[in-house]
Amino acid sequence: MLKKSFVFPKPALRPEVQAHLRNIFTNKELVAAVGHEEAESRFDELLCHLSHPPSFTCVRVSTHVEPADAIRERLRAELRQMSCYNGGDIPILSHSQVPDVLLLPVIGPRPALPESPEVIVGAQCGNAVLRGAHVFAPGILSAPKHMKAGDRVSVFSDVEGRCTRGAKDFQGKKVFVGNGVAAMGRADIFCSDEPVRGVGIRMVDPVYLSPSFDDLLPSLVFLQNLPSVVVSHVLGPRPGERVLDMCAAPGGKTTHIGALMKGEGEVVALDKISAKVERIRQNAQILQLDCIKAYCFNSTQAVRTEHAQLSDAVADGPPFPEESFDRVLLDAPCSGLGQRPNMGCSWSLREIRSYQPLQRKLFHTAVRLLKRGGVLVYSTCTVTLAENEEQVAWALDTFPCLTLQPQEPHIGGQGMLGAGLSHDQLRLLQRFSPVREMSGVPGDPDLDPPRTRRPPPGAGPPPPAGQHRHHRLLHRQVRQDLTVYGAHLRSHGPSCATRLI
Ligand SMILES: C[S@@+](CC[C@H](N)C(=O)[O-])C[C@H]1O[C@@H](n2cnc3c(N)ncnc32)[C@H](O)[C@@H]1O
Repeated sequence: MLKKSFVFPKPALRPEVQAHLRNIFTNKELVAAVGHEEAESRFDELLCHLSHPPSFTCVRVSTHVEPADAIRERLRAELRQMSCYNGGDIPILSHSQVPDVLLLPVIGPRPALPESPEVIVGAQCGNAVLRGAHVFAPGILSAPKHMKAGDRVSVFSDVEGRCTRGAKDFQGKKVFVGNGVAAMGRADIFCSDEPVRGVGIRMVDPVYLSPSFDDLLPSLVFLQNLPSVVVSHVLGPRPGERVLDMCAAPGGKTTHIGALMKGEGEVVALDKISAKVERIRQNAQILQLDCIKAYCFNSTQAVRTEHAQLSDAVADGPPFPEESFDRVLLDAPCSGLGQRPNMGCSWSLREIRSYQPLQRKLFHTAVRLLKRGGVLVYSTCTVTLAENEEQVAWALDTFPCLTLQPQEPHIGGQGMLGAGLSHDQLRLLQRFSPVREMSGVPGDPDLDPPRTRRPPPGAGPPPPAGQHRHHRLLHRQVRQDLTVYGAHLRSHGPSCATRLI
């Protein structure tokens, strides 16, 4: 195995987008705290990390169905049978603060070398391959003229989105993601009258090796990044409660919330795209959670008005009266710039900036639907201040009844300087970053010496000296290697008429 290093180029971004991001990460407040050079170098490091996959694959296990240890053993047996591991065992790690996840180290970068012929896949498909997937036929853009099932091929990702579907070759910017064996011929992929489905290339020699979770113990394991799992824990749903997930598809967090409630109570899941709502229903069924009710609905209009009451079409469904829910999750649509790996994004600056107003509209609805004393969690999977810390500052200003509360568990870093939040407020936010501490706020718990660290609530007796260090290192590595995730705001508070606009 090669020494772990950056092997892919930084993500291809439009110049104005790259400049915008650089301005965010070298903002005045941050530079005053850490210095210009340090801020610049952290930003460059962040870009390098973004084009690479995380070092761990994280799966959430269905502890409402079976104990985590039993699921781990079943997973171990399945992985042993995968040809890519040659019958060997790969470690399956637990996380001491998040009991319902298992972590599998990603092996790579491996010394795989491109051979010919070449197959070009879309950037999203290429990203999925780097996280362990095989190539599904709809993701294939270009294949050699005479490619037939059984041929060995090299797979490249079209990082700038320039390759036309059906091309026989491609000279644009491409990144090698591994070698595989064609499961279909070129004609099956491009000349079929029916929409093409199924695996097109089975990866046998990927640059990054992690298991394909396609159809692997579907009712017991759910592929989900650690920060996403943390979100539902922070929301803290309890059996019997009524919880709203406002932007829910495909239902990763919805199903987690249902599992944490042990299937007792009601989880209402909304999404505005009907095909995606079907995915929520399928996932709820696979994970055996019938407390989930999914509706296709625009969440900005989810509060019942006089007019809506008259024309209300769905019994018990949206729109809902004010103060209907004990807890509300706003996992907002966002610019998604924290997803890893991400080798390129063709979005304009205007598109990236378009999310803040939509998130604010959704936030207004969230607050109105929350019961007095209820809990609201706001999360994104992007890195901008505008969609994270600035939203928190705006929300605290706009809704005086909301207060920031500590998060449990808190395993990410703190919020980032630049939105005018105090250090105490930033410490209450959770920003996951693969780079050394991004916040510029002193006192990051991960950087404190072990003896000054407060044990997490509920932690058992301290481990023996050597083990302690080992756990800390694992923690730190896991935290830093994961997908960059935005700030999470947990808000408590009585709802009150004055906050309505
Ligand atoms: C970040 S994704 C949600 C991921 C999901 N929470 C999970 O964990 O699986 C954001 C979702 O918001 C949906 N969305 C965007 N605007 C919306 C709106 N106005 N109302 C409801 N859903 C919306 C998108 O269709 C998308 O599925």
